[in-house]
Amino acid sequence: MAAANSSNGDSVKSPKRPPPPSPLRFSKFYQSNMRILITGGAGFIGSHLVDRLMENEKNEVIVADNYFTGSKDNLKKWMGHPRFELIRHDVTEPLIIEVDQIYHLACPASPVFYKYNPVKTIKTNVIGTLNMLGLAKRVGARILLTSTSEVYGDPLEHPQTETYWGNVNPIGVRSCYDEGKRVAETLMFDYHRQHGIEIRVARIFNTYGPRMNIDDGRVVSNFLAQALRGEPLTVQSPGTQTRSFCYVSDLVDGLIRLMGGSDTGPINIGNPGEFTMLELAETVKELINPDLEIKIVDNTPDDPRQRKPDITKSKELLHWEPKVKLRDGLTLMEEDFRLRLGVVKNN
Ligand SMILES: NC(=O)c1ccc[n+]([C@@H]2O[C@H](COP(=O)([O-])OP(=O)(O)OC[C@H]3O[C@@H](n4cnc5c(N)ncnc54)[C@H](O)[C@@H]3O)[C@@H](O)[C@H]2O)c1
Ligand SMILES: O=c1ccn([C@@H]2O[C@H](COP(=O)(O)OP(=O)(O)O[C@H]3OC[C@@H](O)[C@H](O)[C@H]3O)[C@@H](O)[C@H]2O)c(=O)[nH]1
Repeated sequence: MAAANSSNGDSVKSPKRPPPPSPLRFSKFYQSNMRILITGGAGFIGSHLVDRLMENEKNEVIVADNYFTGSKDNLKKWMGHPRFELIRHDVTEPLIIEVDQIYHLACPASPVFYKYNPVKTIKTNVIGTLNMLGLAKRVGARILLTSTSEVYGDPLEHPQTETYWGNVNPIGVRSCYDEGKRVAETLMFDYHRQHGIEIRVARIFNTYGPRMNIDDGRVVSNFLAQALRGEPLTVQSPGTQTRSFCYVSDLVDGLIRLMGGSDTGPINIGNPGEFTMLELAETVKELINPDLEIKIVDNTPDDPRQRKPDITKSKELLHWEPKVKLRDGLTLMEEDFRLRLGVVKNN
């Protein structure tokens, strides 16, 4: 074995060389330029992001998820793929791993689920984001946070621009999520200013599409599942509250552009098409079954009365705008829900 000189001039044995890597390392799958971590990658948006990132043969994708609202089923097509890895991990615990980019999505997103265990939700947002920022700092990775339009609370400015500071109840039942995301944004910018971490912050507006949990509790999945089961569509009162719905493929495209671009954000990613919940129910009825009943039910506290993104910034900086119209997106989602619910379409 070759000898080397130590700093004091003594001759020392050089350490044993590591064994050569497996020949597979030189197959096209292993020549990754980018190793990407997706926290929450077993969830609805995360699994679509995995699909898109895996299309690039230069990417290696690692998902860390605790399966609270996500499922291995969403990732089954990638199981065993040499460029893909799935780790059962809770982001409230530190993660030691070497990666180039982090898409930090881990957090329940449906109000039903985030309110189920609010303390866990805020821990996920605060401690989880701190842990992922610590990881980004240790390995020099760029990190993207999926923040939310909920940081604008019940907005008094309409449509919402990124400069609007919001109208959020700090002690309400939604606060674990919206205040949690606001702290997560603060942490991102403090790590950026104090430690020079490369950050990207996306403020995502209501997103829908295939693979949403059937009983997720969010309005689009609720209405579709109810319509296919022949049940009344439950519009929470008054029904005149508005949302703007973005199809998941558009959203994922926006996230990848944001990660690849040079702007830190925060940047709104959403579809400016705005609908009342009654209009959404009527659209679902028309598409699936015009005989369905619409039932007005009680709402939950602090439900935002209006929401619509101003996407001037994403158009200018990311050259991004959504392409899929609500009716087309609902039809694509209907196919997936029919398959999963086992409800055949009668022509
Ligand atoms: N879908 C939307 O309309 C929307 C809008 C705004 C923001 N977002 C954000 O996008 C992200 C993804 O949302 P989604 O709609 O895919 O929701 P989702 O519930 O389908 O996915 C969230 C994923 O995070 C995982 N997770 C939750 N807590 C975790 C923890 N402590 N450790 C590890 N994994 C954990 C879940 O198991 C799940 O796989 C969330 O951060 C959400 O706040 C979503
Ligand atoms: O069955 C239902 C469910 C919900 N709704 C209404 O539909 C609207 C949207 O509710 P959702 O539960 O889908 O989602 P919200 O807009 O309240 O929150 C969402 O906002 C953006 C993201 O961060 C999250 O995915 C989620 O918190 C609300 O006004 C709600 O009252 C119904 O009318 N009927």
